[in-house]
Amino acid sequence: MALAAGRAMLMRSGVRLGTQAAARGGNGARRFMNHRVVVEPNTVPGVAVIKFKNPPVNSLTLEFLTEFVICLEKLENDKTFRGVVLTSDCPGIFSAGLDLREMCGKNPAHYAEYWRAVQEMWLKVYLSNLVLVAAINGTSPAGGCLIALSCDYRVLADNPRYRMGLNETLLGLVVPFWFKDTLVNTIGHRASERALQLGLLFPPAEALQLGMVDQVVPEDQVQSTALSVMTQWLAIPDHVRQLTKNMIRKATADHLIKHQEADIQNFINFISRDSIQKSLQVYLENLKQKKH
Ligand SMILES: CCCCCCCCCC/C=C/CC(=O)SCCNC(=O)CCNC(=O)[C@H](O)C(C)(C)COP(=O)(O)OP(=O)(O)OC[C@H]1O[C@@H](n2cnc3c(N)ncnc32)[C@H](O)[C@@H]1OP(=O)(O)O
Repeated sequence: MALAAGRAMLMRSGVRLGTQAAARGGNGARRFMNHRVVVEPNTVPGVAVIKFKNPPVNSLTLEFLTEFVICLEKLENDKTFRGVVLTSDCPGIFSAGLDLREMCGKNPAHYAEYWRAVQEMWLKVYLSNLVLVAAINGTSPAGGCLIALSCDYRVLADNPRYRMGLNETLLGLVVPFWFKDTLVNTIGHRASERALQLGLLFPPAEALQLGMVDQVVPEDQVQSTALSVMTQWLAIPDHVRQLTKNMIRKATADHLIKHQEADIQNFINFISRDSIQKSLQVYLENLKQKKH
């Protein structure tokens, strides 16, 4: 169902599924390639590595979200895969979060379509039957952080330039309740109150201390650590682990599912305000200015 919706979404946004290619890597493994998401089976049996490849900053465009959900769905339906490592192909950036241009200067129908894609991506990641380990090899603000927080385990590169957190208030945005729930479930209520209101982005040592990530390791060991953690998680039989995960996460996901349409409407009303549009434009302009 989600796959069909995703395909329809891709068609609407002009992305041709026929451009997906399958090739054989050096180790003979099959390697699926989309435009923006690359899926590589790994040397660890049953484990795939998804690399975000939406340069320059892996922002979560509608096309990216759609490809990502389709990739995850394919892996879930392929019983040879039990776990996935999520990482980035863009140096120094895991994901810059939601694509600001998707939320700027568009019409309500576009905002509705975009927000539904964000919701569907989160539900797919948060409730995945697969073991998901985030190998965070770069900065990950807002929506990028949400993806990592929705995985089962997080390994972050020990680079003081990398920052992680939900910085929505710094953009003049209110954090959606399900982003908030995901953070609270990870670092607790008090730490979330402070982090969310101040829009804090944490360097690795602080992210570790807060419990926002599970491990901080040298940059060149992020993926190998994620793969060895995966081995530990895969030692547990899938059905008991999946039932346990579902038991823990279901209430949080159900909260959004129950209010999904209202959440879309709230997003449209909020993002369409002149004041919010102005804030986003100024924020984008500032990103440009800092280059000069
Ligand atoms: C009560 C009512 C409730 C209603 C609820 C409403 C809810 C609304 C909430 C909406 C939620 C939003 C969550 C989000 O994810 S918002 C996005 C947050 N992301 C950021 O703040 C990151 C911004 N980017 C950066 O800080 C930096 O770009 C970087 C990631 C640190 C990388 O820095 P670097 O120096 O390497 O690169 P540049 O800054 O030069 O960027 C290169 C180009 O990429 C463009 N860019 C960057 N980030 C984004 C983005 N998120 N979306 C779109 N485009 C982005 C940047 O402008 C440069 O473009 P240019 O080359 O054309 O200038």
